[in-house]
Amino acid sequence: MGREFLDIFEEWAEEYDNSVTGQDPQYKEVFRDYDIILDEVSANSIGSVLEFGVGTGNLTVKLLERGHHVFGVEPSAAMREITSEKLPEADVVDGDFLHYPNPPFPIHTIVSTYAFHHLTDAEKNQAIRKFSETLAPNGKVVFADTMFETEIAKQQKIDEALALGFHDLADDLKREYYPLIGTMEELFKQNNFDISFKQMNDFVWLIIANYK
Ligand SMILES: C[S@@+](CC[C@H](N)C(=O)[O-])C[C@H]1O[C@@H](n2cnc3c(N)ncnc32)[C@H](O)[C@@H]1O
Repeated sequence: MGREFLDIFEEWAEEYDNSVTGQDPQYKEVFRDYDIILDEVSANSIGSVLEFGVGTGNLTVKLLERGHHVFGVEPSAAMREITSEKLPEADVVDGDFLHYPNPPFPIHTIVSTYAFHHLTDAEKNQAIRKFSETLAPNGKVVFADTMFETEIAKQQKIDEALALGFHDLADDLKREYYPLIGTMEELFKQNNFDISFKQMNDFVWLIIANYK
């Protein structure tokens, strides 16, 4: 499981980079400061990196530029194809948060942007447990994704989207498993991580979780 939204990405792949640069009005606020968000994730990464949901490779580029070894995992063939055209040197394989090949080197940081919400909260817990087994000692998880402080705040964003006629965005917020911050805190803590949060825009929060 966790791959139930793949068809969306097979179709979105060609246009994806236009969305992240703000050309799709429905997703403009979700991707506000996209570049800064990806910079922040890569600036907080240490050592060799395992990246999930690579998409079109925009975070991968930044990690490689900083000299990290990166092992990328991406379930969409269309997305992998775009990344391999952009970054022929990148090592990106088929897989997802729950099923992925053993990385070819020890992993010090696990990163992901705009992808963890494809898992249900129970699957997130399973994935986090697996991260703790995959990480080298003193490893960390650095994620950025949409999440909400309360159910009311989430419903407000759905209502705002509907009022603006942004039906794709409203459907997306209702369909996928955007978590509450308190749930993320609990899931990481119960798997032995110290966790901190930083708000990056109206939707996206940065998570830094250090394995104890
Ligand atoms: C919104 S895109 C984000 C791409 C890129 N990380 C970025 O920040 O631009 C979400 C990505 O997650 C991938 N994805 C979907 N389900 C996934 C899963 N269960 N495990 C890992 N990646 C998944 C999609 O194929 C897609 O490439």
